[in-house]
Order: sequence, then C-alpha cells, then structure tokens
Amino acid sequence: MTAQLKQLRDKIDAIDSELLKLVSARADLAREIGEIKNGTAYRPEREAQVLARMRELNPGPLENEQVARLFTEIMSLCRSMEEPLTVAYLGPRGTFSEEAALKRFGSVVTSLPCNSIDDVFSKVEAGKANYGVVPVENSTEGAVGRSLDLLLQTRLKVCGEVALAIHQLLLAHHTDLARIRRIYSHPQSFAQCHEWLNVHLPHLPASARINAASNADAARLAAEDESAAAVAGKKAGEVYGLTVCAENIEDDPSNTTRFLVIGEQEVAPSGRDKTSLVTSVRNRPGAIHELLAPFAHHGVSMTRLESRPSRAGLWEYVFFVDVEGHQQEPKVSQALRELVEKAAFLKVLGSYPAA
Ligand SMILES: C=C(O[C@@H]1C=C(C(=O)O)C=C[C@H]1O)C(=O)O
Repeated sequence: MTAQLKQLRDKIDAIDSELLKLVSARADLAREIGEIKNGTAYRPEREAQVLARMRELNPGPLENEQVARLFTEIMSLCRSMEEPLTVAYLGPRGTFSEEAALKRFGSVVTSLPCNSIDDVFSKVEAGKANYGVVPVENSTEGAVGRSLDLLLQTRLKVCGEVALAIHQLLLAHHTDLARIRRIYSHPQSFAQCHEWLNVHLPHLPASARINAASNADAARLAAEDESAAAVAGKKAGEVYGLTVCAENIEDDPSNTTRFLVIGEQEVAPSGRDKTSLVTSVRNRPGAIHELLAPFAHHGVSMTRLESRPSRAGLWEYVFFVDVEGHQQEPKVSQALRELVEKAAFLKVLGSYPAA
C-alpha cells in the first residue's frame, strides 16, 4: 500500500468513527422521542422536513436524490428503534411498488408483498400491515382504476405519495432479439413500450405479447421459458436472474408512476402538502364548474382532476381531485367547506407531504 493510500484510508477511518458516534446518538434521540410521543412512530411530515432540509444543506458531491436515499435509510433505522413497521405493497418481489415502498420507508421495515391492489387495502384495513403502497397513476397510461375505486370505499387515509421514474428493460436468457418468440409484461408496461417493441421486435405479432399479472410475474414467466422475454424493471430482472437485452425502452423518457401510501393516520402539515379528495356533483349544466369554483375562489391550485364512473348508480361520475395545501390550511379548509355545500358527495382522502 502506498503511503498516500494509507493516509487517505486513515482519514476515512477517523470519519467513520465520528459517523458511527453521530448515528448512534441520533438513534438514541429517536428512541427517546418514541417514548414521549403518542401513537405511531412514523411521522411522514417530519421525515419530509428532514429530507427537504438535507437537500437544502447538501454541499455535494453527492446528488440530492442520493442524499435523500441515505437519510431515508438513516430514518428507517432510527424509526425501527421506536416501532417495527410492516408495509404492504403490490407484489410479488421486484415490482415498481416495492421500489416505491423502499423509496418512502427505507429498508428497515417488514415488507409484505400482496397479490393484488385489493389485497394491499385489506391487509392494512385488517391491521396486518401499518401502511400500504399502491400505484395510482402513470404519466403515459393514466389512472390506475382499481386503486381509485378502493380509495372511494376504504376508511383508510392517504398518508403520502411517491413519484418513481419508471425505466423498463427488455429481459431474456440471451441478447439475441431474433430468437425471442414471445414477451410477457403487465398491460401498463406494454403500453409504455409499445413503439419500441414495434421497432425492435418487428417479427413478433401482437399475439406474442402476453399479459402478466405484474412485471415481476412477467420476469418469472420469462425465466421459465428460453424463447421468451419480459418487459419489466431492473429489480425484477435481478430477482429472476435474467439478462438485460435493452434498457430504457419506455417510449417516453420521463415516464413516471405515482404511488400513494395508505394507512390509518391523519398526517400533520409539513409546510409543503397536498390534499386528495373524491367528490361528485348532481348531473346538471355547469356542474363541473361548480365543483371547481371553490378552489379557484380561495386561490387553491388543483394538481389533478380525474373522473371515474360511479359504481353506486346514484351519480354518474365521481371526481378524484388533488389540490396543493393541507386541509388544516385556512384557504383549503374554506374551499372544502364551500364545496361540501354544493357537492352531492365529498370525501377527503387525506393530506400528506408533496413528493
Ligand atoms: C424520531 C422521530 O420518529 C421517526 C423518525 C424520524 C427520524 O429519524 O428523523 C422522523 C420522524 C419519525 O418518522 C420523530 O418523530 O421525530
């Protein structure tokens, strides 16, 4: 070892000793906080503030996203000193939902992969998991209807959101595209990579695209079949030991999926929040305008408006609305009070830190 290398490693050792002391002191404080605070250990608003502060203070060379990942992991450890959390997500292992759950909660949780979005809701409702993570919309393919329908029915609250850049890969046993006879994927992922597949696998008819229950399931099916490929994420490829034929095959490079965290908790304001609600108006001229007017009137920005057929039969459509701000903020609460007078139905799904 050269003298220079030894000198640099000695410096790293000294820093590691300091880091260990600091992280241990932090964990002790978290445990102390756990003893004095009531209710659940996980406080999304506080964690969002910690991450925002670290992004602000970041001196480099690490990128803000890397710093956020590091501190999410530190908080995950500190939180586990207070209370071990179980997080349910749309499985199996290797799905983007798992990635979203990790991004929000870090790795020091018990993860509970579920077979369906329905199952994620029921696990949390039954108290088998503290929180659930479900996809709610994709920038290419739009709303995930089942999540919206269940949000309408559930007594659970929306406690958070996660935005995840979705990069799709073509995975197989080898990289010879000409030998691929069929491709497995989730319909959403097929739709996100439609053009790429047409251009790069022109020999395959549409019937060679076979729908799977999830991307991870598609990877599992491809792993069992030498002449098959899967469109799925990196993680799924790793879980099932597949070779990467092509990366970033999504037609839109900014392809993003938004996930919601659901749980029993009412989240306090973080200073930069969103509120999700579902509402419906009686079917008459100007009805939609009436629905939007209270937000405009109180200067509340709407970030999303999604209509969905009502299944109750009583009204034709329900509208899923996201607005900026926490329901405890005066302008949001005033707008909601005004809306409740006009709407045939209003359910506030929750306020939570904006991703
Ligand atoms: C330490 C706390 O508990 C948890 C852990 C946090 C942390 O490690 O910074 C932050 C919020 C909570 O999820 C707290 O409430 O402050």
